[in-house]
Amino acid sequence: METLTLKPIRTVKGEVTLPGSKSLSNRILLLAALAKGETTITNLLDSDDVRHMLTALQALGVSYQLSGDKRTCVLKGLGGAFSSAEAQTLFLGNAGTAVRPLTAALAMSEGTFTITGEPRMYERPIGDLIDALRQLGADISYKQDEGFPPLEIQGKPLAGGEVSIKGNISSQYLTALLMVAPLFSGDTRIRVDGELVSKPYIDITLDTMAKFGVAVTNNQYQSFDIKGGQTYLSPGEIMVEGDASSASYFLAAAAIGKGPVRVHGTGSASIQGDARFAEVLEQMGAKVTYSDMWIEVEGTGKLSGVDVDLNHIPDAAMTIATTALFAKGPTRIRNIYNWRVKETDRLSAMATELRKVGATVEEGDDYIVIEPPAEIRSAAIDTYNDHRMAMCFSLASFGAADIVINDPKCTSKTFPTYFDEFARISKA
Ligand SMILES: O=C(O)C1=C[C@@H](OP(=O)(O)O)[C@@H](O)[C@H](O)C1
Ligand SMILES: C=C(OP(=O)(O)O)C(=O)O
Repeated sequence: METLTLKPIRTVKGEVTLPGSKSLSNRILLLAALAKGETTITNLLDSDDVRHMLTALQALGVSYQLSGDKRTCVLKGLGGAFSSAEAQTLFLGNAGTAVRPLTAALAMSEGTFTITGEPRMYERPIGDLIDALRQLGADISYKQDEGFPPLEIQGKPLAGGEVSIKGNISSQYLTALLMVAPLFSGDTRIRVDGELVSKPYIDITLDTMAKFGVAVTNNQYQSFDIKGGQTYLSPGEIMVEGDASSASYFLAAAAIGKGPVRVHGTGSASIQGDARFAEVLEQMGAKVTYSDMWIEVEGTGKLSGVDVDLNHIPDAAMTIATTALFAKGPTRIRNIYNWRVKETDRLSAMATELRKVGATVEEGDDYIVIEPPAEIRSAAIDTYNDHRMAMCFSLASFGAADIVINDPKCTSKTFPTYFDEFARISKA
């Protein structure tokens, strides 16, 4: 296994141009494929999750041209659902933003489709989405375990109607249903059954749909009304915002290690919920400045532990867990049950690895409490094939000890060049 040794660093300073948002890249690619007209997508993310979406779209008959740096994509839309005379097997890695929306899109496309992925994807639930699609008449079966991929889909046009969907495990199920509902022949009312987690991701979905010409009536996130028989229309050109989750590591580094660090590509005008991550750093004691499309953080030398509900920013919330190593007093992060069903069981992984560097950690069913150690201990950090575990633990190198990151290349899921960027702004 490859490892990366991070030598102790004292400060970070500089500017970072963020790679494109994973959430926006995969939504825009799918809607551009379903839309009428040609779309030029700029600042597309070049990473594993986006590559899986691109490869799947190509197999489904969508033609596009990628620039040499893979960050510009000119894509010819189909002007409606997919259709495939031959049975297709699509391998989608561990990309939730590809598996969930494509499952919904293929359920209402003509053809026979099999969705496969990495072993971890077969442990990540999808039953709530399948239950909702079946209410609408979709024909989907589980090839292994009930409620999990791999899936077999006998696609066919769907008529829409009334449907309820659970939102307490992942917002991606609702996102998937919302994105395909305009293509149903009739109108659809989606009712959210119980709690809805990760709510800001629904705003990303609705905003992206609006950019492709489709309006949804949002009844306070409890139900959504979508007119049937619509066609998405290409906006012509569309730029992907910088990834606000990826920004969190640099901003937290500035809060710990003085800074200032300015990230470009996300800011107060951003549609991504994770742009609000900096508010938590501010609450911990850092100084934060925003423009529409950049965020700058400066450390004040005083970080305090916080007690926060971070259900709205589950990905960036992980960055608070390692920032907490450098705060005074304990940090409690609450309402994060779904960390357990992401790239790994992140509550368990985070607790285990934080203890290795000396923290005292309480792992609850849906929360974590981190008491910082007097001194960070040198450790080899296991990353569980989870890009965010690797990126979060780069922050542990602000202690006085070497930190070894096992399998650092797992950042390729969303940020292949992360450790180069982190080294570029770091000073011993
Ligand atoms: O819709 C999206 O783009 C995402 C939604 C979130 O998932 P959940 O809704 O499962 O929390 C987030 O963790 C994931 O990285 C991306
Ligand atoms: C949960 C994540 O990914 P996915 O889109 O696969 O759910 C993530 O990027 O942290």
